[in-house]
Amino acid sequence: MSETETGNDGIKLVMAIIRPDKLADVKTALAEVGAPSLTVTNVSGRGSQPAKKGQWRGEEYTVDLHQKVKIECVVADIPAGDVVDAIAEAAHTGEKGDGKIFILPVEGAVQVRTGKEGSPAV
Ligand SMILES: Nc1ncnc2c1ncn2[C@@H]1O[C@H](COP(=O)(O)OP(=O)(O)O)[C@@H](O)[C@H]1O
Repeated sequence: MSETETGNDGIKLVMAIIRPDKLADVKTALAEVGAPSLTVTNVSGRGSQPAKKGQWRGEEYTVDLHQKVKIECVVADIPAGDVVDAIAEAAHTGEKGDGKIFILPVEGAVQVRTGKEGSPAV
């Protein structure tokens, strides 16, 4: 992904919603592009992936929220586009439900241990 598409400079938050079983591959891909630091949250979400139908004691039920993993990766020293490409490739199956990647500007970052401001230390 080019810098024109991700915004040219500054600190970026790359937030991705992916399939839980793709997390290991995505972590490896992020480390390979030089962005090993991340936050991972278990979430549920809805998009184009069809709802699951089931039965419980003779009653039909529908689950339209699917288990997903949210990855948050703040970067400044490497292009956000490289991070996006790494996630998109590692998380891809081609089926509905693969997920989404969002790129947001970040106004600042502070490292708690040192008090250092600016670029997020990796
Ligand atoms: N517009 C959106 N805003 C926030 N999260 C979204 C949005 N679209 C999709 N998602 C998240 O991404 C997950 C996968 O999206 P989905 O549309 O099912 O996959 P695909 O894009 O592969 O068809 C959803 O379950 C949801 O968690």
